[in-house]
Amino acid sequence: MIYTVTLNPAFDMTVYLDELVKGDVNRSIKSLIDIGGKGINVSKVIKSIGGESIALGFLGQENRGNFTKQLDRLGIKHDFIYVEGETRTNIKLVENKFDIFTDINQKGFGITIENIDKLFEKIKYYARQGDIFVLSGSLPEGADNNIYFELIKLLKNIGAITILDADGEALKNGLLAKPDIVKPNINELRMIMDFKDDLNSIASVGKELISQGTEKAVISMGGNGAFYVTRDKILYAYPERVEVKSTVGAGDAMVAAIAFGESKNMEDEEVFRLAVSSATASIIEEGTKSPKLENINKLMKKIKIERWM
Ligand SMILES: Nc1ncnc2c1ncn2[C@@H]1O[C@H](COP(=O)(O)OP(=O)(O)O)[C@@H](O)[C@H]1O
Ligand SMILES: O=P(O)(O)OC[C@H]1O[C@](O)(COP(=O)(O)O)[C@@H](O)[C@@H]1O
Repeated sequence: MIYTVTLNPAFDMTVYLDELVKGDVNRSIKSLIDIGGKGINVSKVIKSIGGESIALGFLGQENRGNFTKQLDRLGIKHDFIYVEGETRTNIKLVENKFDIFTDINQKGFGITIENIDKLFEKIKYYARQGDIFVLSGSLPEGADNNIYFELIKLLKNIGAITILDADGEALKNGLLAKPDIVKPNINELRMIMDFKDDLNSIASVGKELISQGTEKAVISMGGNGAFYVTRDKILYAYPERVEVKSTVGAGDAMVAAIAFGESKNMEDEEVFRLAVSSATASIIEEGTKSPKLENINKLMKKIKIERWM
């Protein structure tokens, strides 16, 4: 089974404007709200590509009904720990005039030691050898920067496969526990490592991640494509030019496809093609909507992947 663990989920409010004028009253053209947060999006996309997952993590007690109603509507199984306060709302601004995408992610609820203990208990209860656990997103206040490190250690001992998508100290510390797969975007990578801007330097950083003990590293670079790095090869995917409606959730769509591909024992190149196709199909949808399977399938035939090394 695939499990997603989201410690800090969110409602994503996407607001479409012509242009944001700072310090003035701005009126939106339209806005929409989707359930989001990294692991939640992963569960949504797994569902779209025909897989099953169980979403775990924390949800705010105060607005839990709105959130779980959406999960149920999408047919996503879930078993959250409800904590005091409400699940945050993140603002995603899209300025149509310039194609500028701006995210304002809030801090969200705080959690207690008891909440964290419950999470570890729940994960111990579910985890079996061969299960896939996706650990992703920012940490709520009260969670130690070592939490992904601890969870990866626990899951590896059980024999589960771990996929990490985090940033800052949580990513840096999490990597020390040697997750099986890591999916940083270029900005997340820059927070923890020094490297030049050219593709060869970025590919070398991928190799460095592998030499530190991670089995596979997928480095996403937004409109510049992505690298897929393993012990014996580096693949590069060219970006596909599409009409971008919202970039939110592109990385999560990639992680979803990677988890799905691992669960089906797909070959590296096939997983990577599915990952890039899913990410590209997600940016042509508005808000934090999942990609459509028919678009993923069309893109699978178009995405250009080459062996870099
Ligand atoms: N503007 C874009 N044009 C084409 N492809 C894109 C664009 N933005 C994202 N993608 C695709 O989605 C993948 C993930 O996007 P990225 O922005 O790097 O992830 P994240 O959401 O984690 O920041 C990229 O590697 C690329 O394949
Ligand atoms: O937990 P964080 O780092 O604040 O990120 C949460 C945000 O990231 C998202 O999961 C999107 O992530 P990606 O664009 O990296 O795929 C949004 O749904 C959510 O608002």
